[in-house]
Amino acid sequence: MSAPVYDRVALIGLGLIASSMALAMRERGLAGTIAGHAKSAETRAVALEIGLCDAVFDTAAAAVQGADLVVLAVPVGAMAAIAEEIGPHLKPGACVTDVGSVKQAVIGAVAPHLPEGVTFVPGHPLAGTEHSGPRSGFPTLFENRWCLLTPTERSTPEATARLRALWEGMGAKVDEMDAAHHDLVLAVVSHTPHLIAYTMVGVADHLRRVSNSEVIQYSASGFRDFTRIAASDPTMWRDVFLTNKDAVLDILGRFTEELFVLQRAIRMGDGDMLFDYFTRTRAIRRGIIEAGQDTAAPDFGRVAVKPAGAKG
Ligand SMILES: NC(=O)c1ccc[n+]([C@@H]2O[C@H](COP(=O)([O-])OP(=O)(O)OC[C@H]3O[C@@H](n4cnc5c(N)ncnc54)[C@H](O)[C@@H]3O)[C@@H](O)[C@H]2O)c1
Ligand SMILES: O=C(O)C(=O)C[C@]1(C(=O)O)C=C[C@@H](O)C=C1
Repeated sequence: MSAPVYDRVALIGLGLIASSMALAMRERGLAGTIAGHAKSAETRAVALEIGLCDAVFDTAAAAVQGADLVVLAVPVGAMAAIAEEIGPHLKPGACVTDVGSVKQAVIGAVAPHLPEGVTFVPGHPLAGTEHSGPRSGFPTLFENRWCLLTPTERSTPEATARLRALWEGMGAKVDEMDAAHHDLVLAVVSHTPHLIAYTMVGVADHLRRVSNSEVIQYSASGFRDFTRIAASDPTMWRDVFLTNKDAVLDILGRFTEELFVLQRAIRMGDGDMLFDYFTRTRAIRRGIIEAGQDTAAPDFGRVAVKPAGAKG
């Protein structure tokens, strides 16, 4: 058991990420008390029943009263309305953070609503599953996974260090980066891959000559991985694509160009090209495993992409 990092934590949204945080904080003694709010009465009842929170509240404004740390764990598109609601009720000196998958849009949505004297340290744990809701959490979700913090001018070094201690206490490895770079990196390693998985499962669904039962029966493990990813929460992912539009469209453009190159090689029977290409991609996977990163994010320093709009 560690000493609590915060006396009172308020979790707004009680789904996969918040419930995993609640369980991890409880197991490791990182929070004195945990208050919670979710918009559905059923979710609030489950959170109390399974002991995620010490108290649940019908409104976010009530949940944040007296909290030292407020964690916004709702879909990215819901952050602005929540921030507007809680702003006037935050304790002076409190820290607000979030776990949203996109950072620039969340900063733009939340920061304007926070009063003077309240710090804001945006965050994003690179850990999740295709499941959602208060029963889907587990206390080891963040172990040995990255959590990225993207401090803003509303973050103080003390508030950032304290939040880092909380994530490290939950077993995560913490890194800090600029929000725009975060959004570009995540477009490469998470957002565009999800879109490709959604598309591939959609293609299978549309292919009338291959029945749904065949898709289910003969799913090889590669396609099965796609169906797992494509089962992720529709609200969460709609919001990710709408709010990280520029970076996703940049990476998607590069992806389609690359796909045409491979398509042409197949059409032309260019086996050497395909072999060389697959040899390079295999080396990338092996590099990730050798670096001990197979359960976590790639080395961000090696992401060879340029910001949206840059040449090349
Ligand atoms: N699922 C993942 O793999 C993953 C990983 C890292 C970060 N995230 C991010 O974490 C956040 C939460 O994702 P999750 O997977 O825990 O989602 P989830 O669907 O499991 O939970 C979301 C919770 O927010 C509540 N909610 C939704 N709109 C609300 C509103 N307007 N007011 C109050 N409560 C509201 C829901 O009732 C639910 O309790 C998202 O921003 C997501 O981008 C998700
Ligand atoms: O493992 C999964 O199911 C996930 O999709 C988790 C995943 C990811 O892409 O790695 C999804 C979204 C997040 O914002 C962070 C993590």
